[in-house]
Amino acid sequence: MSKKSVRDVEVAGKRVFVRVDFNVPVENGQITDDTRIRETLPTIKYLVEQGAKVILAAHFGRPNGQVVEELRLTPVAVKLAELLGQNVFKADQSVGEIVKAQVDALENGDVLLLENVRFNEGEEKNDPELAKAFADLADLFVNDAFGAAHRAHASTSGIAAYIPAVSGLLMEKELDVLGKALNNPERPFTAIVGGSKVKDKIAVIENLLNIADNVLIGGGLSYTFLKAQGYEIGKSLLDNSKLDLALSFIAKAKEKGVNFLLPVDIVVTDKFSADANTQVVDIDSIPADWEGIDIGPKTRALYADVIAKSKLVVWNGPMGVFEIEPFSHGTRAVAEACAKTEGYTVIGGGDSAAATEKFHLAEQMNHMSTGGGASLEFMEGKALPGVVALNDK
Ligand SMILES: Nc1ncnc2c1ncn2[C@@H]1O[C@H](COP(=O)(O)OP(=O)(O)O)[C@@H](O)[C@H]1O
Ligand SMILES: O=C(OP(=O)(O)O)[C@H](O)COP(=O)(O)O
Repeated sequence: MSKKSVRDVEVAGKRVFVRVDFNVPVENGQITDDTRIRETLPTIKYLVEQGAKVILAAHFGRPNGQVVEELRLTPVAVKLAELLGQNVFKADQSVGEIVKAQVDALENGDVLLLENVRFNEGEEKNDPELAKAFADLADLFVNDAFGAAHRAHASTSGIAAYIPAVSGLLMEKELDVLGKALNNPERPFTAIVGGSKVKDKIAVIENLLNIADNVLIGGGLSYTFLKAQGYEIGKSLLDNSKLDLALSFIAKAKEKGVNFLLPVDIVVTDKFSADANTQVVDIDSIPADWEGIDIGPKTRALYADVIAKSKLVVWNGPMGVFEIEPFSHGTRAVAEACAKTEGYTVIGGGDSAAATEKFHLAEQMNHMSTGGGASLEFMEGKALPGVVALNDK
């Protein structure tokens, strides 16, 4: 069922509690990637232009209900003010009398950023009292935090029990793009799954077999599938508990007529560093003491060809250890093929997005999702608590 959007309600003069995902990477106090902040600007600007009083709430890291000085949102407030081109007030807490007074002092069109909501013990527990305290600050709840929509927390879900709750423009865009991709896909639809989180991604692959025409497997995931088929995989990443499941997926793909591709050759290494010895081997010749670290050139060409012929490509998880240059060629080849294809490309997952940025190809993708875990859970077909909580249209 579709959810009400911020465009469907009156916001002028209202106090609007906007949950955003400002969980950005920071090194030495500097924000190294401000994508998540930039992506919320349309919602914030819309509310400012409509004359709402904008109260922004966000989490940052995992402080576990304690105040952690390094996890304050102060650098985010500075960056947001710069990107927004207007003053951003910053609160040192996210609930309480001082915050109430700061909210009362807001004029129409003002923006106030609350402190890290996870400094409160009740946030991750979805404590109703905390949710009510957030709700008491505002007349309307707008959830624009797609990246945290898979969390049932006080500021993402609980608050919606007390005041009208609608989606923000980024949330709407993410759900629209990912929803279209999965519910009514343009074909051929190719899903590419890589990375190292075998347990997390196995469930996604199962759902993808129901909807995709081609499923391309790469990265650390591949070896559990190769081992299940009887290949020796040396010291490569393996989840022994998923061998039967991996085999059942190969059988399911055959039954459903899905083109399920695994690497045919791989780059192996004798150690996990840039100065390691490497060689390219076919999958039936992986040396016992070596580790598979990237897809090989034949696989790159095979995958690039499938991607070139696709109308829709959804990619989640790198093809190899792209952080180390000699092992980055497979991930680069897939990113380049996605950049080149005329099909619609959706990149989800923190590391695939980081790789795409690193290769300077992000601009050439159609949609870079702000959600890692959230886009995965969405693709698994799971309901996202931060969305479920919103009012129906
Ligand atoms: N063959 C491999 N062996 C070990 N690790 C791998 C391999 N291929 C990719 N990786 C690692 O997987 C990590 C990303 O995995 P994951 O978190 O599942 O992806 P994402 O964040 O895109 O969802 C990267 O840090 C990458 O180095
Ligand atoms: O960065 C996030 O998740 P992601 O790395 O899966 O995209 C979100 O902000 C959620 O954070 P959390 O995983 O600490 O709940």
